[in-house]
Amino acid sequence: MPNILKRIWRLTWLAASGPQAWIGLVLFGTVFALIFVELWVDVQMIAWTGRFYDAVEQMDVTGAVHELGVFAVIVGALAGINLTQSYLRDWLRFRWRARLTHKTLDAWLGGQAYWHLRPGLSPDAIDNPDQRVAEDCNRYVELLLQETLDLIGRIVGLVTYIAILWSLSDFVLRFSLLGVDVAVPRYMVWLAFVYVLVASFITHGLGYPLKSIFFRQERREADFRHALVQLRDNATEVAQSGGEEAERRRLSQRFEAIRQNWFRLIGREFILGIFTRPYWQTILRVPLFFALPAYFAGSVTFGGLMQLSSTFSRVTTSLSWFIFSYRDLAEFAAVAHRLDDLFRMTDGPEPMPAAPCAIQRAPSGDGALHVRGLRLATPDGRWLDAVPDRTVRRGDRVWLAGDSGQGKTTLLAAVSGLWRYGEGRIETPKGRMMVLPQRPHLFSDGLRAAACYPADPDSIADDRLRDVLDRLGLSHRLGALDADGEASLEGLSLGERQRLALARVLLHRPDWVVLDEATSSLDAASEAHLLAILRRDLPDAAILCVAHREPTALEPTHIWRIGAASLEQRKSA
Ligand SMILES: Nc1ncnc2c1ncn2[C@@H]1O[C@H](COP(=O)(O)OP(=O)(O)OP(=O)(O)O)[C@@H](O)[C@H]1O
Repeated sequence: MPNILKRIWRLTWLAASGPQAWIGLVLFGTVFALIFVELWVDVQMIAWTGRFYDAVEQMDVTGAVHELGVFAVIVGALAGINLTQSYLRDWLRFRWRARLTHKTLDAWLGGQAYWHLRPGLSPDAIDNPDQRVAEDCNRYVELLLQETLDLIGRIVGLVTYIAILWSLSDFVLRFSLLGVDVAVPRYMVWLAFVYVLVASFITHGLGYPLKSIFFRQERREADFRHALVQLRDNATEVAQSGGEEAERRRLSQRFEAIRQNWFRLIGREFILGIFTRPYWQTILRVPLFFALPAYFAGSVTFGGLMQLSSTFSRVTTSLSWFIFSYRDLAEFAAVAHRLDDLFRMTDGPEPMPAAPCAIQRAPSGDGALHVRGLRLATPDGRWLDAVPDRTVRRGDRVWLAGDSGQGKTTLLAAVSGLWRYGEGRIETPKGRMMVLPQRPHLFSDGLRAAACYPADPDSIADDRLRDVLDRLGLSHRLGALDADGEASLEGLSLGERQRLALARVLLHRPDWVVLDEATSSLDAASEAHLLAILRRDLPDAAILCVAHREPTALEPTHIWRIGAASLEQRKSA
């Protein structure tokens, strides 16, 4: 329990703090104040109940008609308060959701947690982070406001209603138990507490597994959505390999997991409902029966009986908040757990326990990249062959060679600061580094954004962009430069994607260019042409090129061969 409260406190602080936090607090304060106004109007309704039924009992037509007018005013006021409260509450909900979402994005993107927390790279790998950012933030704030405002309203209401019930039930219940005469003064008040206490215990006993079932349900729903996104991302490969059946199997398996947990969920809700539904039905009627002895004894009038009954219902409804909110509270706890986990794990992702994490990093003193005594390991603790020592200076063009699986990509990840498993020393120079992978990913914001990535497309002059794309052999796509979204990228071949990625290098002119088989899909003549452009346009940049064939057009100044048969060769001084 204290853990859940700590989680809720941390997340709520994140959502409610920050610049212009006062707007959120004013909104919360107003909604809070409206709870009191609503309560005051409701108390008028209780008083009205007594007056109206007394008028009915006394056949006082004028009095009853007058009370009907009062009733209309009270109901109108309640509707106005409710409407204002719900508008302000929704406004506040979005404010806090926005703040929590931005904080979640900061945690996810900052420190490159989105890279480190992938399955296989950290024991803390997070399942479906996209759902946590998009949905959990929304649901958390929704449930937070719903439950806290409800709870506050109930507590304030409870105090008021108990006071009224106390003053109304100033009569004694007398009965005989095992020959002993028992007298319970103000028995309606005590009865309300006993009634709800017993019901709360039963509710918790029946509903406690709900939190973990909700947790599992959210994960499985997200897994299913993720599988559908994967199908969309790999549509061509699936279609060409006739993978529809395999996809259906994969999707059906994930859906089956949803189904199984869903039935666990509704089964548990059913069991809980067996108790809470009848309880909800009786809570409004039973008070009348409890108060009947007092009525028959002549201690209260008919109006007083109705007043007593409606106050008792209000007290027990307020006290029963826990029972009626059990399902939502269980969901709230599950969402808070998931979101808080994300913050905890992104705050310094744990390394894999079996893998050594002894790579020392330091800024280079002479503007060159130095790799000394480096030996990389996989996350499961397998050592790769030692990497030969190497210094790479600005203007160097290095062919990084080695057999498949020897660790070239891993070395580049270590050099760029991502890979942490291994030992040795890497001194990295200042300056901008750009890494181009074999399959450049293009986001769906369109051709212009893809070419300018990661810069803002508006920051790059149109003429310059067109000139670069033209020189890289993409002039035939220039017509789609400003077309919307994914359509402008549709049908780009892998070779064209690689050209587009090279355009990013020419536009950004980094000091360090790393090409990880980034031209492997081009024919030899095109590859030579593009590498020559790169070499001429960026004469001062250091270029590290991973390729299985020697990139002769780059005129490498060094070969850095890694793997078992590593043999460092110096081609030219
Ligand atoms: N996340 C990971 N978990 C486990 N093993 C990994 C992981 N990443 C890389 N490896 C292993 O590390 C070794 C080096 O992989 P790497 O991708 O660096 O090789 P490479 O030389 O770039 O290969 P290729 O030329 O085929 O691209 C491989 O045996 C690979 O299976």
